[in-house]
Amino acid sequence: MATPAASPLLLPLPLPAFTFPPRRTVPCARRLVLRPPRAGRPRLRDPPPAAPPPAVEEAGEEEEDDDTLPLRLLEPPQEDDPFPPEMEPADPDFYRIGYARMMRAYGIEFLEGPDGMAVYASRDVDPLRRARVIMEIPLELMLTVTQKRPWMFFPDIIPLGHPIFDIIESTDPETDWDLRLACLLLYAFDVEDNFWQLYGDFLPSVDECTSLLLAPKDDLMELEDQDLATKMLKNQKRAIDFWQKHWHKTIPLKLKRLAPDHERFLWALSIVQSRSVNLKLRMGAFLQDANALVPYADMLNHSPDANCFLHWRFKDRMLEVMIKAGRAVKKGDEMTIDYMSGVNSSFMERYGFSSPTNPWELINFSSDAKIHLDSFLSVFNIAGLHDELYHNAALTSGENNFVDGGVVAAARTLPTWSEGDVPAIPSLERKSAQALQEECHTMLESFSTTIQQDQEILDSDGHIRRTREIAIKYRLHRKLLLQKIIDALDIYQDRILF
Ligand SMILES: C[S@@+](CC[C@H](N)C(=O)[O-])C[C@H]1O[C@@H](n2cnc3c(N)ncnc32)[C@H](O)[C@@H]1O
Repeated sequence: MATPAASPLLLPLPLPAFTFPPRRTVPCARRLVLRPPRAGRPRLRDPPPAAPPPAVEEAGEEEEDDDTLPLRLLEPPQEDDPFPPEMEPADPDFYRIGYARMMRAYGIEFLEGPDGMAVYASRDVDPLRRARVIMEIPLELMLTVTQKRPWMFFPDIIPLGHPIFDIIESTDPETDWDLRLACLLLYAFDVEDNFWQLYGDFLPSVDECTSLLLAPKDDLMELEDQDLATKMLKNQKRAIDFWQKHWHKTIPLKLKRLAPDHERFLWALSIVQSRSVNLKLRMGAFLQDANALVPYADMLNHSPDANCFLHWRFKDRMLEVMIKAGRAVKKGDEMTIDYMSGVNSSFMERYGFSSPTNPWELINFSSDAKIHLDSFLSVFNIAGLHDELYHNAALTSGENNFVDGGVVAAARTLPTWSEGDVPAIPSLERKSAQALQEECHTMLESFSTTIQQDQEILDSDGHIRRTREIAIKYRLHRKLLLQKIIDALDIYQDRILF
């Protein structure tokens, strides 16, 4: 179906709704097969028994995806070819239009880890000069909504006249991308044989989801961050108001069953916010920003030092997950991408996690004390400009792993000075370092619990709600960073003379 506002995104021909034609086996492609759901959250691992180890492809090659071509194009012409020699086969791209494809994965496994489902290397990968593909996900498996008018979504699964269409249409494409994608996701779950009906079994349930959209007020208070708690209460209210406005009592059953209660809508919104990516899609002559839920790639966890990145292949509308050039990967390593460079509260707001070693975390110091930036950096063998600071581990001899993202965050967030070649005066530097340590201690004391008490709560055997756990971890991570800064300033004072 096609209405002016809901025409199929990108594809000139309508796709069959996820009917996958029989494909020839590609020896290097290892396919992941969705298993029927088991009790609890199922795992995605399913290595086909007879598949030889996949050869990792090099990125950037626009190789023929011969898997999608009809056999005729791949075979030498036959003697009794009925076509006269002046006739030429059509461009291979012709056959790709609207072809329903599956995802492919190379040299990876999907496993349940400490941070939920995650992607791990199933073999060693030597560092290469070019990036390597580990996953390919075709557009037709994604749920996608464009950000600008005339807005479009893909796949075009909503029948003309369905009330969910009007609900999506009533939102602002530029600001309400998450509400719109949540509606599309809920609708996709309800469409028989839709890919997302199966994939939904592998998404975190309400109890497993870390999003603070699902946190009761008591859990938000555990954050001990009034700004973040207020923001999350506002975000919850926005979602509940939206649900109440559109899922009122007298709506037709086909709409009501998509989100019978507001918790279901909050869950769908949590999934969308914590798992979608921004894509730039080519729409005829111009580029369109779109938000997309990309299955399988959404199992990648975040790391500020990620070994992988996402790449959109315009030509055949395929999202690739690639290992960065020059990165060695060992079997069992987690494959990660960098979601964004942000402070812990931003990660909490959208994804529901924080880290004590987030190199972008900020502490607001009010003291006038400042330490000498270059001296501090050289004590810890940190180099680079403010936005690209990195630890040169090769210069650090026999010295445990003290320098981590927390020390990089300290270098960014501590008040510092630097005036050309003017050297630091050790006695003044020590005084400043001590003043800053004092302030860290004061901030630590302002929390209602200590580091040890938080750790005891998290280690206790009793069942702890997921959102309470991540709220306690958030305040703990802030305290651990403050402690790390205190320790780093101790080391700085010891070494400033040498
Ligand atoms: C895109 S999903 C990644 C797959 C997810 N682990 C799962 O179980 O399906 C994002 C979610 O993964 C978790 N996550 C990702 N990176 C993380 C990290 N570095 N630390 C803790 N949790 C993380 C958070 O729950 C986040 O909302």
